[in-house]
Amino acid sequence: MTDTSNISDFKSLIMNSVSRSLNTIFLSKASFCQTKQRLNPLVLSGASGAGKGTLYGMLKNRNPNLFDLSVSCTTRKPRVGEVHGVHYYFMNHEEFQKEIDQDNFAEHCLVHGNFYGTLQKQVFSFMDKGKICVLDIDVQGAEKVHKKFPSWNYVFINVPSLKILEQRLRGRGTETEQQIQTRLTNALKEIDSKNRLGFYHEILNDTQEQAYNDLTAYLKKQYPGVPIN
Ligand SMILES: Nc1ncnc2c1ncn2[C@@H]1O[C@H](COP(=O)(O)OP(=O)(O)OP(=O)(O)O)[C@@H](O)[C@H]1O
Repeated sequence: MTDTSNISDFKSLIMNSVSRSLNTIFLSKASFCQTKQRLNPLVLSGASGAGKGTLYGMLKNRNPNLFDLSVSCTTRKPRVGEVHGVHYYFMNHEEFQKEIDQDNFAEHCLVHGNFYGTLQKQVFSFMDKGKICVLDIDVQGAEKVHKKFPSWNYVFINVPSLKILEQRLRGRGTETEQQIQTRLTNALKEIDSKNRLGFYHEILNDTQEQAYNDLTAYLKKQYPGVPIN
């Protein structure tokens, strides 16, 4: 009798201690998850040369642990110096098609025979880490993303004039004359589409510091309680 009762005491001691340990694990996991706030991604659009990369660079420099740029997938071949996972995720057509079939892209498009797209799981993995994922995509791409995720934040970087855009493109020195002309024509289309869609918050990139201040003022409203420098 005494033996059996000792065994049962021992069993309940073990069970209580296991249950306490499990509670501690679950509770600490729950409080850990609560501290990781999921922040909506930021979609940046604007004409080529409007300053998206410049403003993202400033955000990243001043808030290195908060912002991260989403890396797109593409079926085009890597150019010299391009690194898989840094510049793009390079895929073959079959791999890309499989992701399309499984509805895994936030947006994707076909340009000159090559696919480009943003994988949802990549964006979600940044969100799980408490980061603001930045998508640098054109207005057509943003329109598709907006259909799926209307609560994300959409910012259009605009320029004071086409003349200034042209000066900036020329100053950057990365485009041929033909490419500059194509970008200027496309800029008008981007601005037209942005006006038609109406879901963008617009930032005028006149001087860099003023544009940065306007952008962060908007972001502070969209992400209350998140320190943004
Ligand atoms: N406020 C500004 N005043 C003057 N020059 C600027 C300003 N903002 C950006 N620039 C310059 O304009 C050029 C284009 O900017 P940037 O490369 O950031 O454009 P982008 O929108 O990222 O273009 P793309 O879509 O082609 O990558 C760069 O040389 C950049 O240094």
